[in-house]
Amino acid sequence: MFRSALQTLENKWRSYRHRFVPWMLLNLSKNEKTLRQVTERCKDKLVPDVEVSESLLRLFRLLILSHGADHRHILAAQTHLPPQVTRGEQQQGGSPQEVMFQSLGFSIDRRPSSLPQAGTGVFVTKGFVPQGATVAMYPGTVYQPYEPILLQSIRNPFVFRCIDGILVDGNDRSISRMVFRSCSGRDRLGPFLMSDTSWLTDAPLNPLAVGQYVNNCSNERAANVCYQEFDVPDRFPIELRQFVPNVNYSQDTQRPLRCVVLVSLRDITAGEELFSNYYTIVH
Ligand SMILES: C[S@@+](CC[C@H](N)C(=O)[O-])C[C@H]1O[C@@H](n2cnc3c(N)ncnc32)[C@H](O)[C@@H]1O
Repeated sequence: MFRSALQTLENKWRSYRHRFVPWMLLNLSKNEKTLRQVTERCKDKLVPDVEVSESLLRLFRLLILSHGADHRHILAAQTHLPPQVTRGEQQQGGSPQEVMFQSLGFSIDRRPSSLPQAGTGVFVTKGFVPQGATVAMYPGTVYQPYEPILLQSIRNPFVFRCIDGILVDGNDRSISRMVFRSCSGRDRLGPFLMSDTSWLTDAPLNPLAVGQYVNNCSNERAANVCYQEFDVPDRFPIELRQFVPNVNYSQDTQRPLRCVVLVSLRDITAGEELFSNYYTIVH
């Protein structure tokens, strides 16, 4: 009886066509004047998956090289980087933000939002973001439409909904945090971590993994990024998966891992805050 009531409630959520579950919409509904609808999955691609993949690979390769000699031999053996690239990048090191700037030409970080009472936001802190760049990732546990998330979603404004009903819980606190850490530990393959748990801290190893803190646009502050769904391809190098800030709630090797990235809608300069549209796609 109780289970069927829960299931009915969950099904009701999933019938909404918004990016976040209703808890968040209740918070924002006072300000929001334009509700737009996500209709077709094919419209959710501003840039091809291959470009997203290339950006992630470029950053992750540099991150692994900057993390120390332990990883470099694995990288050299498995990703066949040209020796001169490997030699050059070994000397770079630096903080994840610095590595991001070197590989993508910009860096981002969390700061108090420029909007009053909007808490934390995400800013471009250095460099220049061209239109169509992969600017951030939405970290979190990935739930298939039939998997239970009711408890995790209560008073949780970080549950993002994909067009096909898959949910990503990007909350870095309480039960959501425990679930992510548990699933990440479960999926470890010998020496290889299959996901990154450092987004749960103040200093993520993958500096892109702060997309859950991007605030909603308004009439005054237009969206400059949009969400784009990206399934991690099978051929994605195993040693680079340690930087992927997502994990499946259930262990299922048949299913590609869903990631959500944020892509720039226009050129963005240093100092600007990122704003997305919580309600639908904006291209
Ligand atoms: C996914 S979180 C974004 C991160 C949030 N700013 C924080 O510090 O945790 C969504 C919450 O941020 C706040 N928020 C997002 N956009 C906002 C806006 N344009 N104006 C006011 N609050 C906003 C709302 O409280 C919303 O529930």
